[in-house]
Order: sequence, then structure tokens, then C-alpha cells
Amino acid sequence: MDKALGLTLLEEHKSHGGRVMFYEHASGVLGLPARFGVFLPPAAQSGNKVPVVYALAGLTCTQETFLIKSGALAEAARLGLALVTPDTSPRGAGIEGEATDWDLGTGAGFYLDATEQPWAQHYRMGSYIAQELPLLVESALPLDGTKRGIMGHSMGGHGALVHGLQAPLFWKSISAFAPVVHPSVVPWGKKALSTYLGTNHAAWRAHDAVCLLEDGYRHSAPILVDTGMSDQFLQRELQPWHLVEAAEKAGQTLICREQEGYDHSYWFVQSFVVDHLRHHAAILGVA
Ligand SMILES: N[C@@H](CCC(=O)N[C@@H](CS)C(=O)NCC(=O)O)C(=O)O
Repeated sequence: MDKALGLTLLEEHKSHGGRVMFYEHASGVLGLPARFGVFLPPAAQSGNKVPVVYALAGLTCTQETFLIKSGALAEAARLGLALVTPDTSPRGAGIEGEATDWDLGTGAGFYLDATEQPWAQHYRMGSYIAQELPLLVESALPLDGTKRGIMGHSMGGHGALVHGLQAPLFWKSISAFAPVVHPSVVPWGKKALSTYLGTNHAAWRAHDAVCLLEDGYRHSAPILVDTGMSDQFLQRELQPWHLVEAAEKAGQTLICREQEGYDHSYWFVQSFVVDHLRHHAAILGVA
């Protein structure tokens, strides 16, 4: 436990020669206790700072899901990459109906700062990911903030693309599995953006990867995206072709792969996670 930083260590396990840890802290940004996970590879044991990739999970997930289900740890250990896994929303905000829908509220924070009531006080996952969590975890653990990437799955893929495009010097590498690429036009996205940000569509653009590309945001590194062609959410929610078209128009280098027969699950994520980790390692200069 690092009392100075207000971090409580909830769990620690040796894994793949490194350590998996789960922490809780009083988040100033969220105004609530928040939990996150970390994998530190063996290369960090001596206190040497290692590159770090933040992995954002999807709807209904927690800080545990990616570390447990993605199968990422063996390759992260080999490459010497740390992983940080935030929760997917604030917990216990006490908003009526917050846990009623699986695609809104609890487990569905969409990695943005809500401006609408009653969400605006606690639903601030945008600032949590962009500022509070990296500052906290990189002060407490041997992580090299100059070599920081972001990846995610589904809603977390949306978060990775949006945060990465908005702050390309902060997030040096980006990748996504089955991301929601254009939330302004799909049911999950329209529901979340109208609830959290209101009906002014101009405010939605800063939280939509396709709109960000249309509005001039770019990343200097190639972005890697994998989507399963048997994903049950492909046509309704993901629609990766919008990202391909926007990237082409914008001159943004995008490696967008169509994976035949794969669905939306972590069985799909597991199948390509090694490629994603190597993508980050190569850009962060550690491969
Ligand atoms: N609850 C939803 C599915 C939610 C879902 O598929 N969530 C994805 C992210 S969008 C996930 O990773 N779920 C956790 C898991 O597969 O372990 C349903 O019933 O259709």
C-alpha cells in the first residue's frame, strides 16, 4: 500500500514472472472510490521503469476483465510492457436507474466527462483516464510515462481511439479490438452521448473517433484495429467502415483488419492480443 498516494493494494499475485495487482483509491475526479488493475512485467522488478499500455474494457466489464480474459500477460511479460486496466465507470454514484441498463450508467461510462445532470458530478471517466489515473499510477509504480500507449475493446476501443487521437503526444500508440468507431450514429453511442452530453450534437464530436478525424485530429503512429466478421454487434454498433473511410480521407495511417469468423468475445481478443502488444512495443521502441 502506498499511503502517501492514497492507494490501497487489494490483491497481488505473481504471474508470468511479474506481478498482477488490484488497487483502490479515493478518486478526486470521480468523487468516489475507484479500482484499477496493473500488470508489472519481470523487467520492472528491479525498479526499472517500463513502458505501459492502458487497456480499456467494454460494456459490463470491470478493472479485472482484461487482465483475466485477454491472455495478454505472457507476451506483455516477454516484451517488458506493463498494463494498466481501469474500471469502466464510476461505482456507487447513487443515481436512480444507474444500474438498470447494461449499456448506460454502471459499467458503461464511455470514457468521457458527462455534462448533463444527474451524471455530471461523478461520471467523469474522461478526465480520470486522461489525467488522474496516469498521474497516480505512474508516480506510484515504475512506469515510463514517456512510453505510454492505449488500447481497448468495444466501448473501450472507442475510448482508446478518442483519447489517443485527442492527445497524440500523451498516448504514443493506439490499438482497438471491435471498437465503437462512430458513436454519434449507432444505438449504444447515441444513447450514451445524449444522456451524458445532451442533445447538442456539436458536443458529441469530441467523443467520436470518426468525427475527430473529420475535424483534423491525427496520430503520427499507425493505428491498429481488429474486428471479427461474425461479431454480433458489427452491423448495428461497430461499423468499422466509417473509420476506414475517415482515415483514408484524413491521411491517417490505419491498419484495419477484418477477422473472418470471430465474434465480439474475449476469445476473439485473445486471438490477436499478441499482435496488439507487439504493435505498441514497436511504436514505444521496446520490440
Ligand atoms: N450484456 C450484453 C453483452 C455485453 C458484452 O458483450 N460486453 C462485452 C464488451 S461490449 C464484454 O467484453 N463482455 C464481457 C465478457 O465477454 O467477459 C448482452 O447481453 O448482449
